[in-house]
Amino acid sequence: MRNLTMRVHGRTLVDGVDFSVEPGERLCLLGASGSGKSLTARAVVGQSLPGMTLSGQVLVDGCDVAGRPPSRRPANARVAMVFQDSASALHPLITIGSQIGTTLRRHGVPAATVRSGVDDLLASVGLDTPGMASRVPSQLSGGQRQRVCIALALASRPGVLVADEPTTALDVVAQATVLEVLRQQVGAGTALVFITHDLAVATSLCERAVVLASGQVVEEGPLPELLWQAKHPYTQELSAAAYAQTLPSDQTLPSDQTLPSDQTQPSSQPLPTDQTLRADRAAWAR
Ligand SMILES: Nc1ncnc2c1ncn2[C@@H]1O[C@H](COP(=O)(O)OP(=O)(O)OP(=O)(O)O)[C@@H](O)[C@H]1O
Repeated sequence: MRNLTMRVHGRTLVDGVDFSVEPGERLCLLGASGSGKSLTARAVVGQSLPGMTLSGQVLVDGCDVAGRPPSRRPANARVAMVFQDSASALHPLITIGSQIGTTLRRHGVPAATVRSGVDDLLASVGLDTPGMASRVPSQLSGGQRQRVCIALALASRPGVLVADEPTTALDVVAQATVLEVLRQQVGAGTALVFITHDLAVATSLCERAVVLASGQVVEEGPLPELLWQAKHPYTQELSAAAYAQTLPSDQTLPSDQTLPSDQTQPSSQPLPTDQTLRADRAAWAR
């Protein structure tokens, strides 16, 4: 993404965003609510908004697809998206096998191999129970539906897979399964752009993060190092909050404390020294 700027009715919501993701890499977009993560994701996928103007470049395999909907993009510049709400991302009345099959056909898979292609994709996301392809979305759990969405996204063999908080609505067990599917399936040339507020998810899945604030990239770097060497106040806050959650309940961080550089001693309970805190945080981040 080069200097991507998005304005809606004259208001700048994404402001000169610049980042890149390599084939096989898992990149996380972090940022507070309203920082522009979803709009940035929309630009990658080519979804427009009423009243939106866009400038800058979205380069997929060297091809600028900024402002071009998926149907007007060349085959080597395919991007697919997985949304938070799997229920509304799938057609409620069509079997999941048929939905995946349609996507395969649309992307040039010969009719004779569509059936096995559907079975392979469902198996790749751990849904190889007999009869699974004939179910409609309401006959699946939330986690299973999200895995169908991933299979559907992979059916178009995307160069980039954008996942916008795909695990937020799931319980921890379903979350872990979906993350494992993404970890295994994104590779072989696909780049993942994963949007989340959840640091544990980000550090367990992604190798690098880009932090957005007010529509701008404020920090980027490898995970988990970015979190314990955070420079921007938002990243520091996020890191400190997540770290505080790992402390015993009687050992919370003082309100005036910003990690990692300016620890102060709380009045009641002594905190670890700067050195041990850093070591703890490094261990926590790992
Ligand atoms: N359709 C729209 N019209 C006008 N403004 C919008 C529209 N969609 C989003 N915005 C504004 O753009 C900014 C960025 O929104 P965006 O949805 O990208 O945030 P986000 O970082 O994804 O937040 P969250 O984590 O809460 O989903 C916000 O100020 C939001 O109010």
